[in-house]
Order: sequence, then structure tokens, then C-alpha cells
Amino acid sequence: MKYVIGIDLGTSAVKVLLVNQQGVVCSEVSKSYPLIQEKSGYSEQNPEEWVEKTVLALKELVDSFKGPVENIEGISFSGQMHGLVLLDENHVVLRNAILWNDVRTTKQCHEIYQRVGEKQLVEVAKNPALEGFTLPKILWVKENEPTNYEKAAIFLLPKDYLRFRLTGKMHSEYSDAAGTLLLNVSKKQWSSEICEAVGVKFQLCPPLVESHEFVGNILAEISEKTGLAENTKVFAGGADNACGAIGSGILEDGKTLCSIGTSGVVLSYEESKDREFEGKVHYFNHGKENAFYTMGVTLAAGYSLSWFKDTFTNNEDFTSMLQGIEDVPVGANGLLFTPYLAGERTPHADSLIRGSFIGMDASHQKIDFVRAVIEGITFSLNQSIEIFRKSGKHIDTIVSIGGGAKNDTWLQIQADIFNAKIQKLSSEQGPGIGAAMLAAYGCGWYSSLSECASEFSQVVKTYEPIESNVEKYKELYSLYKRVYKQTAELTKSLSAFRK
Ligand SMILES: Nc1ncnc2c1ncn2[C@@H]1O[C@H](COP(=O)(O)OP(=O)(O)O)[C@@H](O)[C@H]1O
Ligand SMILES: O=C(CO)[C@@H](O)[C@H](O)COP(=O)(O)O
Repeated sequence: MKYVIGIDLGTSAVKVLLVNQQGVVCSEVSKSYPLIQEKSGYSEQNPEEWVEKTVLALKELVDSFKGPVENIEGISFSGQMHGLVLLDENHVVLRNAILWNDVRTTKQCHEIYQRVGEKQLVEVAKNPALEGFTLPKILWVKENEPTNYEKAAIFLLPKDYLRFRLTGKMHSEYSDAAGTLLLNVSKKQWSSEICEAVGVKFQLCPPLVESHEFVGNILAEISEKTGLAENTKVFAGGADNACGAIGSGILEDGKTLCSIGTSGVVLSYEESKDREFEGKVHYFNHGKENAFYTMGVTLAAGYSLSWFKDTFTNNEDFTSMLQGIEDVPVGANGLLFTPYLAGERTPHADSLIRGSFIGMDASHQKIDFVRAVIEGITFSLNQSIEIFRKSGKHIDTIVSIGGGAKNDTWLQIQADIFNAKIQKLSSEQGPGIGAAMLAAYGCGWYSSLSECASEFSQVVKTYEPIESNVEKYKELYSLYKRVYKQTAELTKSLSAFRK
């Protein structure tokens, strides 16, 4: 039996999956790392930690593997998107990576609009200038850390840096490059026009390949540290949301995905590169060749729940903290939560908005707050679904993945708030499975990603919307939507008091 490894470089942890030729996850290892948050709105990680934790995870996986290690034929990657890793001419990292959920770059976003023009930007890069994307981060470094910018010879995205450290080869691929704002999304080329307009050195952009493309073998040093065979083939991989889509079989029109990791996304497959969403949702290249996807993003989805856990419980784990949420009625006994802990992207591109609990009552207990957080995250994701439905998409079934898909009650809440059937897969690790599928397809095990998906991606349970809950949630959702407007000015005024 042959195997492949999918490495998902997430925001909370790296997750490494060993998958066999029948698509069965034979083992998985996860190693977490922290966010570095020096100031409100800042979010960084040390790239060295990604490499160390991945090597440790691979070693653990290989140590427990019973069989000839040469049978592990290929590896591929899925990674948190948009993060900026700047390297000097000797390929040494110049500063911590600035991550997708870092919103310090509002000024740079305005500059991009001024210099490129909003219409031109959306025409070429297909997306608006959002704080989380890579280009505003490069401009922030240029303005605030000119020495680092001067020394910079190339930039890489998080999983591309990890792959470089495992292979010694430097590439980007289209699905992640699309999240930089520097890619001409339909032409699949770095945009020299955008680089010129904003004054970014074009040579900073790495060579581009397809997600399933073979890029090299692992380095001897990595083979020694992990126990993997030196001839293990490495394939480029994709952005975590593109890989989540591949791993969930979102490979044709009409398919929709909800992924609740640190962020939360609602994603829809697009065959065409010419649909008009006026920048309301993200429009990126898929990990499937010449396909696209659109998506709405809640910045602090799973992060809101982990923030609540870390702040208000005594080292509880998610399973025990969520115990009993099924007994709290719809609406958390009159408590509403908005998940704007780090600003928001969809539908309110606003880096200054912050979250709130509305309706706190002396009778509320911790479990009401937990349910309110989960409902608030799901209402926020429903705003992306609403945009898609208004654009004419028919959404009656949604595949749900990510850490949030581990909890049955939350999956039922998704069915009730989205008013759609929710499908749970055999593994909630969609991005890691997608990465493994890119390796399997790259190794030539299947003639297409769709053929591979029919083997690797199995629906194990479907949650049907419960009519009486759907009605109650419709009412609560319209209240939820009013909270943004009513708190935007207030929370903005508080920004002067933040760290
Ligand atoms: N047992 C659980 N039940 C519900 N949600 C969970 C559970 N375990 C983790 N989560 C949620 O999943 C999130 C992590 O999801 P994951 O997909 O691993 O994220 P990432 O890819 O960003 O590292 C956590 O922040 C938490 O909100
Ligand atoms: O910024 C985005 C998408 O545009 C995020 O979805 C990141 O890609 C991080 O993903 P997770 O770690 O939450 O999976």
C-alpha cells in the first residue's frame, strides 16, 4: 500500500495527516504554536516555529508508521493564507511573519486604492484592498521598517516558506498568490502594473507553479530529522481554503463549503473568471487548474471560541466547555454575540469594529455565553451565505469542515441558521485532506482531482434544518445584523484606549 502526507499549516497548529491510497486517514499528528500579538490588531508568528513543529510532527508520524518508509510517496501542503514572510538574499527570514488576521495596514490599503485605482485593482486582482492581504503588509514594512524592505530579496507565503525549508526550492502557486493582491488572477501572472503603481520591487515575487506540480524532493537534512525517504516527492500545495475545497469535493459549480478554523469561511466554486461580485466577496484561483472560488470571511470565527475558552475558563478543553450547549434554547436566553474581536472582513470590511455581547442578564450562566458565541459566529457566516444567495446562487446543501465541525450541536445550529442541509465528512480536516489529494493526484494515482475526491471525501452524516428553529433564527438574525451599525461608532471611539 502507498501513502501520501498532507501538511496543513494552520493558524493555531500544524496538522499532519498520513493518508493511504483508499483515502483513509491512517494517522494524524498536530503541534500548536502561539500568535504573537504585541498590540491591538497585530498578529504575527515566527516562521522558524512552523518549521520546527512540522519536523517534529513528521518525525512522530513516521516513527509510528509500520512499513517501508519508501511507501510514503508524496507530500503536499495547505497553508494559512496571505501571511508575509520576507527573506534576504541569503534566504534568511528578516522579521516575524505578519499574518492574515493582522489589521495594522488600513493606511496602506487607502494608498493602494489611490495609486492603482479601485476599479483597476478589482479588475486585475479581482479583490478589494483588505488589511489582511499580503501587499498592504509589504507596504507597511517598506514604510515602517525601511531597512528590512531594502534587505528583502523575495517574499514567500507561509506554506511556501515551509516547503522551501523542506526542499530548498522556492515557489508560490496560484491559489495562494491570488491572496496577495499582486496576482493578475485571470492571466495567472504576477502583475507588474500593480507592483509599479505601488512601488514594490517586482523581483520580490517568487516563481509560480500549479498546486499539483512536482517541485522537488525533500532535503537530506530533513530526511535525517524526520525519517522520511530522501526521494519523497514534494508537490506545491494550495491555500488552506482552496485545499479545504479540494478535500471537501468542492470541484464543480453549485457546491458550497463552510469552514470554521481560526477564521471562518463560506466558499463557493466558480468555473468562470468573469463573475461580478464588485469586491463584496473574495475571488481567488482554486487549487484545481484553471478554476476559481469565491468566499466570504469571518476573521475571528473559531478564534472567538478559543478566545472565550482561554479567557474565561480554567484550562477547559473545547469538548467539556461545549457540554450542555444543546440544552440552551435557540437565542442563548436572549444573549447575542458579534465576533469582531479582530475587526471584520465580510460583509463589513472594517478593521476598527470590535465585538460585543448584547443583552446580558443576571440569570445568564457561562453556558449561555458559550452558545451565544457559537450562534454569533454562525450568524456572521450566514451574512456571506446571504450575499451568495442574493447573487443568484442556489444553496441548499453545505459541506462543513474545520475544528468547528467537531461538535454535533454546532453542526445542527449551522443547518438551522443557514437553512440548508449540512454535510459532515469522515474527517473534519478538509485542508489537510486536500493537501494529501494534491500529492495523490501529483503522484499519478488518479486522473483528476474529482476522481480522487470520490475516493478521499466521504459524507458520514447530514444535518437537516429544523423548521421551528429556522424561524426563530430568522428573527434573531435580523437583530444580529443591527448590532454592527449600532456598535461601529462606539467601538471605534474606544480604539484610543486599546493596547
Ligand atoms: N471539539 C471542538 N468543538 C467545537 N469547536 C472546536 C473543537 N475543537 C476545536 N474547535 C474550534 O476549531 C478551531 C480550530 O480549528 P482548526 O481547523 O484546527 O484551525 P486552524 O486551521 O486555523 O489552525 C478552534 O479555534 C475552535 O474554535
Ligand atoms: O485569511 C483567510 C482567508 O482569506 C483565512 O482563512 C486564513 O487562510 C487562515 O485560515 P485558518 O487558519 O483559519 O484555517
